[in-house]
Amino acid sequence: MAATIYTENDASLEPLRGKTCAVIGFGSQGHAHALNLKESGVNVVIGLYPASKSRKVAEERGFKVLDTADAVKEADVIMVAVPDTVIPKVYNADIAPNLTEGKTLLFSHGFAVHFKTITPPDNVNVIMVAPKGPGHLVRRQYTEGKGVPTLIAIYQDKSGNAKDIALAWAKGIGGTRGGVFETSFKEETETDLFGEQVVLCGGTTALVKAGFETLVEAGYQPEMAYFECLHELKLIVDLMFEAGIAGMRFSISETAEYGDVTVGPKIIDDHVKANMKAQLERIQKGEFAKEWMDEFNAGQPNFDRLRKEGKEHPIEEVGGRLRSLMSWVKKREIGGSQASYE
Ligand SMILES: NC(=O)C1=CN([C@@H]2O[C@H](COP(=O)(O)OP(=O)(O)OC[C@H]3O[C@@H](n4cnc5c(N)ncnc54)[C@H](OP(=O)(O)O)[C@@H]3O)[C@@H](O)[C@H]2O)C=CC1
Ligand SMILES: CC(=O)[C@](C)(O)C(=O)O
Repeated sequence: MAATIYTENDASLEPLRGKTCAVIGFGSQGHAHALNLKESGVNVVIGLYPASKSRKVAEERGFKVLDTADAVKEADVIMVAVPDTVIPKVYNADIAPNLTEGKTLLFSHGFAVHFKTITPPDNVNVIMVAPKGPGHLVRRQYTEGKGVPTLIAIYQDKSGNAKDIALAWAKGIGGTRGGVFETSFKEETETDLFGEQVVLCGGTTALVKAGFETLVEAGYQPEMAYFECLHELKLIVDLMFEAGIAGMRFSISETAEYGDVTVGPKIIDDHVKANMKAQLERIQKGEFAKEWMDEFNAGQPNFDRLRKEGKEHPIEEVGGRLRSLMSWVKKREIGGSQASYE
């Protein structure tokens, strides 16, 4: 049976009227939810730790910024928008002690609740409002009158209207413009981790870099490799975004389409599919979550090394140089403490 899609007329901001909504963290997701809700007429305060680099940014955007514990005390709905690895520390120190009956705890990813790095009390609502997109685009699309499709999930409904609160928040961030789907913390967490590791970020960047390296190692100009393997990828994906795979294939040449349908399955073959299934199992068993929390708690030495190697990949130099020539490439909006991307 097709999932129910909630759109603008299926949700009301009423459950948030007269309420105080605290967004803990002002980064990629936090800044987007806070700004969008505020512009939707919702009363939003920001919770941050005293030394946070995000304080200044949030205050410059017109928000009342409180220490996290004070924001939780003041709020009716509390969005936890700090990194998943930091949630246990922030939750135990600043959130849990101030979570009184009747409040609502809101997440934009189910990692902490699903893998039980925190255990919410049974006297509050626990819900999820998870846009299926990066925070900066959740913000950008809202400002353009559009909205990123958004998932909602109800882990605990103490008040009896937890779903209405989730739908109101989704409406406030523009999610009902793109369509809101109800899921579970388990389904959102496992599919999101799978998607970002195997298809979207991990899989795609590995494919792009492998293609770039293959062309450059064969003696082609790096600029050609960049345009072919990265820049044009957006244009192809835009077509799929707008009209599906068939729609994209309608637009490309028959030569390209023949190459697509004959060569694609040889690149992403059964061996790759088996790797995908193995990674999904690791996620489902909690092995990835344990690895990530252990890495973070050890000071993230491997993560930092791999991040550095990624930034030093030749595709980044070529891409930065070429993007600077393209006036229409948007500078990423500064959200929270995040540094400029270019
Ligand atoms: N990035 C995305 O697009 C998406 C993220 N999510 C989820 O959203 C949540 C937040 O992730 P994301 O927005 O990427 O995080 P970011 O890293 O972009 O931002 C984290 C924010 O939390 C603040 N922060 C860090 N430590 C504390 C603390 N101890 N107390 C209060 N604030 C703190 C940071 O401040 P400072 O920088 O000053 O330290 C920063 O403002 C996660 O659960 C993530 O899985 C879900 C969907 C997409
Ligand atoms: C944007 C998004 O939803 C991701 C890729 O899953 C994330 O940043 O966590």
